[in-house]
Amino acid sequence: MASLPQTFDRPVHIAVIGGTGLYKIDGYTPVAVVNPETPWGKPSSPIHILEHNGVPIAFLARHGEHHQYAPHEVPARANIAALRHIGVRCVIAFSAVGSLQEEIKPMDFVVPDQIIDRTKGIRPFTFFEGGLVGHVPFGDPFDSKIVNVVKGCAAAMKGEGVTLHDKGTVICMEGPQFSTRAESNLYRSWGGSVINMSALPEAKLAREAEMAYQMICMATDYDCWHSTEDVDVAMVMHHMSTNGQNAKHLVGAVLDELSKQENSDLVTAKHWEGASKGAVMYCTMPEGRSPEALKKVQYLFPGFLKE
Ligand SMILES: CSC[C@H]1O[C@H](OP(=O)(O)O)[C@H](O)[C@@H]1O
Ligand SMILES: Nc1ncnc2[nH]cnc12
Repeated sequence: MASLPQTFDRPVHIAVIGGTGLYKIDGYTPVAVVNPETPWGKPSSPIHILEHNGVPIAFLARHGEHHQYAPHEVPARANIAALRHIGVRCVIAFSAVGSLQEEIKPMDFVVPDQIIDRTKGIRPFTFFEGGLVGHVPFGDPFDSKIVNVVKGCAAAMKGEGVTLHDKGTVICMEGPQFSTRAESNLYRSWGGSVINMSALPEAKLAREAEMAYQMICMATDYDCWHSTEDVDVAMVMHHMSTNGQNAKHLVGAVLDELSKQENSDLVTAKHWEGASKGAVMYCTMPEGRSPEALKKVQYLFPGFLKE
């Protein structure tokens, strides 16, 4: 294949982040591959710009194109910053998850509406630090407007009895080791629906970047609480090779829908616009703001807090 341009001169509003087992999406026209150096380093993979009905879509492989980044090594700030910088405001993020509830069967999809943070503070998790403090609201960590679109696309999934659950709580654990049985049962008692190692800090950073962000989870196992076999990587990968096809059907339908003119306010995240600017502006007083920190944040928001 002839090499693709390494720049793209139109804003790309929609991105898909692929997780375990989803390192590319087929069926779209590749138009460019960009790999920006952000103030937080390079993203985990080059960003593929694909065209769908004339609408550009960005695709990024969360763990790298060869799955070389462990969950705690994923450069989440660079990923979100790079996407924001090329124009992305709407992110569909896929994740392979363990099910914590009987009714969420391996191969089912879950569109979660809540997260419980069980990461251990070892991952960089904010853009607002080092002399520029901001506290964004995170009561609803995902985007209900995208959920509505995804719900309407459930019929695109194939397979007998594959269900799309339209809400749920994702437990985001540190990993990379899977949970103990006691932990798995504890998360069930907390009302956790599914478990992964990737929802955070990605969702927090997307909120700070004023993006509409929704994770779509694909159940690959029953973790280790169930009477069936305990989770291992082979089990996750096996289900992903089937689920991955379904994810591609679902994402195709979701992208068709998001590309429609009637969804232009959603894909440009008009409903999140200004949230972070407000959070920072009313926090660190002008005389306390670090010029270096401000410059970094201006990579996300050009002209941010320029008087
Ligand atoms: C390979 S099993 C554990 C791994 O799978 C999930 O990845 P992702 O969310 O990127 O699909 C989970 O979060 C762990 O990183
Ligand atoms: N059981 C599990 N725990 C954490 N992350 C997962 N990803 C897929 N299955 C998982």
